[in-house]
Amino acid sequence: MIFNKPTSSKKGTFDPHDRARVKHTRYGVWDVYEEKSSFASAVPGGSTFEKYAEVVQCMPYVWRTIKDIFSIPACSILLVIFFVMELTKAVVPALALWYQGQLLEIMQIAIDTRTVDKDRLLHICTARIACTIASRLLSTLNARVEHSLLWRIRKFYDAHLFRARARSTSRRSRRRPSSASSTTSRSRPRSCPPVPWETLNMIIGFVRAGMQASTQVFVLAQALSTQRDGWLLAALTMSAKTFHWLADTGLLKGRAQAWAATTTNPAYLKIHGWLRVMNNPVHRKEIVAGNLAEFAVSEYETASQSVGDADSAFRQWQLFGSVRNRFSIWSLFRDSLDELPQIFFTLRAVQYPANMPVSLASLQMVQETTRTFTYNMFELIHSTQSFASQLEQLRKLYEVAHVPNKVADGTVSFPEDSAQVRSGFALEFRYQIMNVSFKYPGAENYALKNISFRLLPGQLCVIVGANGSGKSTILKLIVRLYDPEEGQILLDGHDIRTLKLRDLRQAISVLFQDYTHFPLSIRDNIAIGDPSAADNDEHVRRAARLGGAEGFIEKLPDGFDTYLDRPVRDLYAGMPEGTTTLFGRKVDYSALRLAGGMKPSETSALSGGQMQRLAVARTFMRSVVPEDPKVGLLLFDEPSASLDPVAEHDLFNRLRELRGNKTMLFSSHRFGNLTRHADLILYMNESVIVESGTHEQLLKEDGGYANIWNLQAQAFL
Ligand SMILES: Nc1ncnc2c1ncn2[C@@H]1O[C@H](COP(=O)(O)OP(=O)(O)OP(=O)(O)O)[C@@H](O)[C@H]1O
Repeated sequence: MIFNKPTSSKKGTFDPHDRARVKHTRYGVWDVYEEKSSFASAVPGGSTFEKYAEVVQCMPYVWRTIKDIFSIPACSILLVIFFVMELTKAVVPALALWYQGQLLEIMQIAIDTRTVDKDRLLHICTARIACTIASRLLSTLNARVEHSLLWRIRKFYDAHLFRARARSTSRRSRRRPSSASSTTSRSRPRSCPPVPWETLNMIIGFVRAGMQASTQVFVLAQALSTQRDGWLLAALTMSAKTFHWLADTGLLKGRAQAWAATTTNPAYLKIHGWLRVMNNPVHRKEIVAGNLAEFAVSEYETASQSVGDADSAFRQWQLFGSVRNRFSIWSLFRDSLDELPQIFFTLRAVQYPANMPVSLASLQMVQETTRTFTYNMFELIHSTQSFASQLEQLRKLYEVAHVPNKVADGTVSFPEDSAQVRSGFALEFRYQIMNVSFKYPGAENYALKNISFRLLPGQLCVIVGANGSGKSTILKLIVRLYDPEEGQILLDGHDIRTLKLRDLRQAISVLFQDYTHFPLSIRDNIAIGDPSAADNDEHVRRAARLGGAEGFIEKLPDGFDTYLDRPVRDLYAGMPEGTTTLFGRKVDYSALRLAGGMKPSETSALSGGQMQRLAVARTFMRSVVPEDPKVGLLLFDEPSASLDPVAEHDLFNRLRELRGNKTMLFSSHRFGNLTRHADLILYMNESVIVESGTHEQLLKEDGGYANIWNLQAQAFL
């Protein structure tokens, strides 16, 4: 039962198991966990103050952003221009208002005396038009300045994130923020402005709004100073607007602060599983070849029927939540309050029929100005609230550079000399003090239990065993993707935790079973095996040859320049290729494509075995090239799983020939002749080493290894 789990009282955490703070409700197939209103949110205006407190906490990041932006070439001057123009823009509405007041005064005089001061009218109209033109010009100019600022800032922060992610081993830092141009956990399109700019622009917006409001108040005060009851009218109009705002935003109400929803309904999960299958082209091949269409439809329909309209209960709850938040006692008054200024004005007109307390012109102006003024003020308050989440994104952007790597760096340089590399390293999973045991983070079971073995320099070790027995995990621990919970791993007598990570990983070459290919050219995909020789074309070709990849690469139209997955898609006009326009013209981009020499966007189709040869070539790039003195330990996890028997045989022979004296460790199911040459075979089962020794010794033992060896041998009898 989930509620029996320990609860977290850490500030700022949302723990669904904490019954005191979290309310659990079931809506259809969904379990919803709502945070009960905190004291701050229960007190009117409390949640607003809570937000302001968050804003204050994040202020150092704003200061850092300003300093960073000022350090970008040309940004300081552009920013100053932008700021000055924004402030100038803020004064324009007050000027326009002042001229509007003058115009209304002329109208009032014209009604009262039937005369018009034509020169004054012309002057005011010209000034009013000038205000509009100035406002437009300022907006256009500022849009240009903003554009220049934007791309500089985007470039700076994209580079910041790229560096942070490249250095980090944590998946968390790679996930968030999604890009400098857009933080937040879910990725926003690159077209969104960068978060630092959004934040700075927001602050400039506050200054502008403050300036705009104060100049408007000044002009209004001038206009009202001569009007009896003018201030009263302004206050009434403003209070009506304030009520509107309070009713709509619920600023004074307590609200639920956070909620989370989850579902474990099997039918609902199945529906979404099948929806994903149909939406993802990866599955198409198996759906078609397996003749699964009808089965898929029937599974989907059965699951849909079983769920019924249970899903909609959650949507209703969400909808109701937003409606509920909008309803308040203030909303009952708001519409009638709108009429208050007119009612007041009419009553005063009846009271003083000969002497209107406020001129008609002023009435219009006061109402208009108060409306825009209150609107601006509320916008300002609103944006200070979203400012808190904006600052939160900014904080994440800076924190991403400081997400600590789980594996702590060591201090000892390694190896001491290149002779050590040439002769290979000794490797030991400590077996005298405490053997090595390891659980993956969050896992309950051990992936490795009580492991100990010792490899002398230059020896070949092959790890064999059933799926999930822990073979790959041994390799992962050697390159310190994880650290063992118990025991020590020694490389040439050093605990690998004491070695500088950079040196350790430089001294070891590893080919993982679940290797990936980068969305770069084939040349780059091989070259990154040894960045120091990446420009050496001959070196890259030799690695490709040794990996058995050169032959098929040269047959590709673009050879080594082929992109396995083009990272940039071609762009075409909105109309899809093959459609016919209204005037009967067929949309065909092939001519354009040829004219521009564009290459097709699609991924180059390589077979699984060819992909594996590329991965092996990458390993050869840094490890087995004979004169390369950097690597002294070679790790291979199932390097031949996708290779044909001839390629596998060639690969194993080449590896044995080229490794020289280097220490080599293989994990393999299809070990062929490899184990015959091994100095040590480890046979694993269920996270432990069950048998260890040479091929002959293990055959004599007639245990698990002998059994699988015989099974493999029988297949060829
Ligand atoms: N990232 C991970 N998180 C949690 N558990 C994992 C992770 N990777 C592997 N495991 C678990 O650790 C155990 C050992 O896995 P490992 O990949 O080392 O097995 P293996 O012997 O290499 O298997 P195979 O022969 O199928 O490649 C398995 O039970 C597996 O489920």
